[in-house]
Amino acid sequence: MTITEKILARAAGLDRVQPGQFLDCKVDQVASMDLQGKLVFNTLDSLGSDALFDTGRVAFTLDHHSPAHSVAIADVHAAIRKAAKKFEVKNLFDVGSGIMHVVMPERGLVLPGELVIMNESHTPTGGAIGAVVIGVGQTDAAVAAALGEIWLVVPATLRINLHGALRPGVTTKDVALHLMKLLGYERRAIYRAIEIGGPGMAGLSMDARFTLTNYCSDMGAKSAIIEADAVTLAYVKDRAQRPFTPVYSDPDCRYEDVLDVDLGALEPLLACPHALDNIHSVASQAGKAIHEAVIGTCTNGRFEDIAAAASIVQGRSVAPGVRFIVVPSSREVYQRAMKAGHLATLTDAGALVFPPGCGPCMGEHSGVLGAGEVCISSGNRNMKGRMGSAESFVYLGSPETVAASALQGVITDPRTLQGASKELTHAD
Ligand SMILES: CC(C)[C@H](C(=O)O)[C@@H](O)C(=O)O
Ligand code: SF4
Repeated sequence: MTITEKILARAAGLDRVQPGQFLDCKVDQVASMDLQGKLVFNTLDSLGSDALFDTGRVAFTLDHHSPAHSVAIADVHAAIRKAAKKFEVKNLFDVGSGIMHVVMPERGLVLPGELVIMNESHTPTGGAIGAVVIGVGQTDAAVAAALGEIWLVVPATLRINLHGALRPGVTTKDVALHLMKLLGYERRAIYRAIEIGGPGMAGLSMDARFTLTNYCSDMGAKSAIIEADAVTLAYVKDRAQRPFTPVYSDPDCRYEDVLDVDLGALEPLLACPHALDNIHSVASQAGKAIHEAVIGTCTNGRFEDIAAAASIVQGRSVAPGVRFIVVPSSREVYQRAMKAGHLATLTDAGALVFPPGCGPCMGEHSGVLGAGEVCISSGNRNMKGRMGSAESFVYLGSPETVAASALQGVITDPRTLQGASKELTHAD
């Protein structure tokens, strides 16, 4: 069996499972957030459920609209706080804590070998820990929160082998964009478990790995997973909230599909308006004027992303007429970036640093785009109107590409910035 099949078999109490099989699984953790969280509590009420299966294993984050930007949202947050108290939720990550997909692994609530259910589409992100982490709607999330169980169909596994090493100025965001181009939006990866590994994985940090798994959801995958190795175990060592057992694919397991990627052959890429799989090289788009540049989101708002942006910005200024918005993805990320001096470097250059959370990713606050405006973001979605006006344009790239573009006021390949080569440390 693959790692995904083994984790699901264990969760279902079976020795063997195979793709297509329906299972009733016991979950190790459930999480929901913001508006969805309120719907989970509403669903619990409508089911007549007045207790969680385990008050320590159902978490909530207030991240999408954080802090509240309207009376309606403030009321939603208040309702969640009240319900969390009633249900004795032990982990309510309130405004300022950060994005669910970043906070849950950081707080040791997603661990190798586990089955975790979360209530947002980018849930596969947590699979970088070596867990099966699956996104569901509020009804499934509510039932899982009440009963500690969920039904699932075992997905077939698509294996991606990474070879070689990234060149300076190229990051796992560029790998994710390359995979998006290969796999296509909602085609080859639909309802697949994407298992990413190979010799190229060893050189990648946890921050870099989370970017890879994050992107798999928008390829249509059910889950994404990276087997735990020394890098993973060092990350979870002082965070784990409970014992865990890492799981690995059997050497003779069956993959439905295998894809090989030569990391050394990749260049900085962009998803261009208005589709996630409209992928082009940054070089081919260079020179297009931008109005806003965003570093943040559950894709690329982690410490190394902010550090990479700061190292590019060092001593330079944001171009006139550009809003450069930086949104650390969690309080831990914010504090590390602050203590390392990166936030000072960025604000000295003219950047705005916002509180941890989703920021302007969904186009509702903290940098909404007007008609005709162009944004380059380190996020993961660029559909028409995603970040504001239906007449605005969103390009998605690596933090390095976003930072270089913010400085130049036009889309810029980070490798072309004067003196950039010694500063492009992200891929090291
Ligand atoms: C609000 C939420 C349901 C949504 C999602 O699940 O994708 C959001 O996080 C997004 O990125 O568009
Ligand atoms: S950062 Fe963006 S993509 Fe991620 S959970 Fe928040 S709104 Fe969704």
